[in-house]
Amino acid sequence: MFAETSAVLSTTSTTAPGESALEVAGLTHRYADTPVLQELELQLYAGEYACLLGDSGSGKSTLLQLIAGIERAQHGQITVAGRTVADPARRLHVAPEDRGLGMVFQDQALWPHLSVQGHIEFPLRARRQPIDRQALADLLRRVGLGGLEQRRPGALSGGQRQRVGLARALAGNPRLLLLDEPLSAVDTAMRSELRAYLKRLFNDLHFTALHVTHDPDEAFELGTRVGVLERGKLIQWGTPQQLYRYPASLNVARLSGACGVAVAECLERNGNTAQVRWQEHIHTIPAHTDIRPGPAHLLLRPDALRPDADGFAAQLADARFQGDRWLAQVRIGEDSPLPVHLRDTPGPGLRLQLRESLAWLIPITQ
Ligand SMILES: Nc1ncnc2c1ncn2[C@@H]1O[C@H](COP(=O)(O)OP(=O)(O)OP(=O)(O)O)[C@@H](O)[C@H]1O
Repeated sequence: MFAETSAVLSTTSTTAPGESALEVAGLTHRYADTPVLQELELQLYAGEYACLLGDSGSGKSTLLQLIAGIERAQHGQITVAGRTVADPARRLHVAPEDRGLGMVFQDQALWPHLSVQGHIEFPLRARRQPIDRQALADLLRRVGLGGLEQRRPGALSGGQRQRVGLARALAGNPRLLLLDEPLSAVDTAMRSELRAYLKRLFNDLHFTALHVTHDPDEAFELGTRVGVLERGKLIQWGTPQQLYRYPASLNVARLSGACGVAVAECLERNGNTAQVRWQEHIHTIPAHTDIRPGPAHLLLRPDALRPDADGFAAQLADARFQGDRWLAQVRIGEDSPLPVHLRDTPGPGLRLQLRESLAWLIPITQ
């Protein structure tokens, strides 16, 4: 698989898997008096597909433009494949075309007069790199554009145009591929088809990517690493499993999957766990480092509660059959409904036990 990769993308040197592909340190940015990014720190290794999740206006596009060099950095450093490309303290700003990056945009930014072939040759011609027609034909075939080489954008579907943008960005063999909401301008059916393409292409070619999106499903389906940006601050950056198991905030918990929230009383913290009172019992629960004695949010994924005849009394609020199990919503005491996976058809009254090691305690924040 990897030998095939180098045949397809052989025009510039790539970063070896596991080496640092991107480092962003202390990046702070403002437009006039408005802070957009605050002290951003992130690191991406070669061979990773990172997805950065954030609401509209959280600063996602600004970050990509700073990495690409389209926007000039004001504070902090950006290093791509071991080479610092932006460091305003040293007046260093490497031009966008010299950063070895590929970019895919929401609106594709295709040229109406250029054919598909013309588009994918463009970055190579611009950098005076040799054109390996066999490798480009292979790339077009991989993105499902084989046979459409002479078509112009006006004669392509939305999904095909998006794939031209992707092939153009990959043809230059970038050290890092930046994707700015690449699937948001296409309809739902096309979006899931393109997601599958991206996933297959990444598994085949092992490129390194930073993909920004506001769609949690997209981020958690594609990302080998996921970040959550809130109002210019990176709240968490980790594997999907880390975000699911140890979310840093309520928002991250909800973005990363079904999650119930209960209020518990932290009595004492001991290293990575805390003694917690919930439903008149004392539990030992894995806890966030900012946890202090007092009220706290107890986060419960659907597997954190299990049926047990000696457990708490719970009332069934709702249940949905999921093929091999039920996803029920239950009420325990005063807490809002909590999700629970159940194997058997649930009745109205249930008894459930807390699986302490699968719960997670975070501070209550405004
Ligand atoms: N060139 C600019 N001049 C002034 N303000 C800007 C400029 N570009 C972006 N902004 C502002 O900076 C903030 C962050 O914008 P940015 O486009 O980075 O967010 P985003 O997360 O990509 O949002 P979206 O998902 O809507 O594209 C917004 O409040 C936006 O209005």
